[in-house]
Amino acid sequence: MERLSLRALGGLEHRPAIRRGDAGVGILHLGLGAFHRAHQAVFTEDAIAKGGGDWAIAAVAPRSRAVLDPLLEQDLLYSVLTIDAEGVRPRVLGVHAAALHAASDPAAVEARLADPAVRIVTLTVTEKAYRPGSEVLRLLLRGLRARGGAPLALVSCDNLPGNGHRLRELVAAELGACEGLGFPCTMVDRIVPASTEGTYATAQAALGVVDRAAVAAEPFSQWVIEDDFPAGRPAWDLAGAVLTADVAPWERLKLRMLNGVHSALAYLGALAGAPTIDRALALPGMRAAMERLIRTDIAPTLRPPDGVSIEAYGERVLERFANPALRHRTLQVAMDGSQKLPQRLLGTIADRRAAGAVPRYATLVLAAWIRFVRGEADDGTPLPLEDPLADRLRAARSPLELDAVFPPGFADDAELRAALDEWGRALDRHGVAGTLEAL
Ligand SMILES: NC(=O)c1ccc[n+]([C@@H]2O[C@H](COP(=O)([O-])OP(=O)(O)OC[C@H]3O[C@@H](n4cnc5c(N)ncnc54)[C@H](O)[C@@H]3O)[C@@H](O)[C@H]2O)c1
Ligand SMILES: O=P(O)(O)OC[C@@H](O)[C@@H](O)[C@H](O)[C@H](O)CO
Repeated sequence: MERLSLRALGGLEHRPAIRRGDAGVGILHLGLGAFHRAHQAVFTEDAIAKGGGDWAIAAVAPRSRAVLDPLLEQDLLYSVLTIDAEGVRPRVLGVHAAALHAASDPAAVEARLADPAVRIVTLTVTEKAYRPGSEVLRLLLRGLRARGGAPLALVSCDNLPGNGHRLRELVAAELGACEGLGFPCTMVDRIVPASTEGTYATAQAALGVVDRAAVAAEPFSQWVIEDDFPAGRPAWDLAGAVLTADVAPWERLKLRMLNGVHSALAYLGALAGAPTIDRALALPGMRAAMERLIRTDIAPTLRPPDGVSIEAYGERVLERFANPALRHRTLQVAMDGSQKLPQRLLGTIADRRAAGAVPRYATLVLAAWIRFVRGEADDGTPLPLEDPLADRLRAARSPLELDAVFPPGFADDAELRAALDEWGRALDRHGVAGTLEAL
């Protein structure tokens, strides 16, 4: 069957809203993963279609060529498949105007970063890349040095609290003053699992052509952005993004509620042998446990953004996780726990402890992660530990002693340790299934 191209698409039905050449490059994106293709790329294509401007994207694959090569073979076209129980809605995107490979040609990336036509850099490079000396940071700094002060916004779209502040700290530590640079914080939200052969087969059935760069995603999509763009921005607001002066309440709501419950389902589900998030949520007793986690532990730590009901948000989160078409693997969500749990779970526990409470369900999730780190599911199946701190986690007498992960005070908190020990014993004796049943 033919490969995806404008010609192969034929008629108008699946043609992208904009095409290569319609707009000049204004955005350099670092991290050509699944999420970028189904989130920022969609908002940007819609913004250009509605508001115009030279905001096409040059995307950079930092390491692997797994997405880059198929994209280059498809004239930078790919599809986003919006999937749920109702079916599949394909959309072909054409907003990328260039694609680069940083590992083999860093000079090309640096040249783009130095080009004043590039006025925004967006990043989806995973939580673990935000540390001094990381390769993506070094690349960024080399480009910024070569740029010589032309205004630019650097927009982190990773699931980190204060992602813009974090990026600014890392850049400022090397460059000193950040004159002319904006670091807007963002809250990004759309569930986009890693693509599989099944994704490509679905794309082929929906489009009638082969697309080896397709991604599947849920219908929900949200982007809340601080409006701090020294050299302008696409009309993302016309594409449905919320531009605001303060992202913090949105970000905390999303990281603690959506991502916190996602991680809870990932660890409890993986231990119980559930391969995907929807299957984890369907385990007997799991939904009730997640509802209590949301209501009694997470919600009291949140200040909702104007006009948002925390209760309705929580219900929506569980509805989204129940999407049977996403097949988001529990082990994918479970990876890099040491980088994710601080913002997803440990902040909730710390806030509840400061208020004098022992958050029962959040503590169960932490106990599940500690058990997950040991590397064995309830039925004895080995569980992989993909985590940059894997060796330290496995070598530690208690993971609570890792101060790179836990806030000060956790290791000495006798009440917290007692609650964790109790859950640990329950999980050892009864597994996740029995523990949930007894709740
Ligand atoms: N997928 C989602 O549902 C989703 C939703 C919201 C936010 N996010 C954010 O986007 C990030 C990426 O998600 P994804 O689904 O695109 O993952 P992915 O695995 O498809 O892509 C990750 C990208 O980051 C790059 N990368 C990985 N480790 C890196 C490192 N140490 N230094 C530099 N680059 C590195 C990879 O090369 C790849 O381009 C997540 O970590 C999260 O912060 C994802
Ligand atoms: O992408 P990660 O690995 O940081 O986390 C896995 C998921 O929890 C996450 O990607 C969610 O799907 C996403 O944050 C939803 O917006």
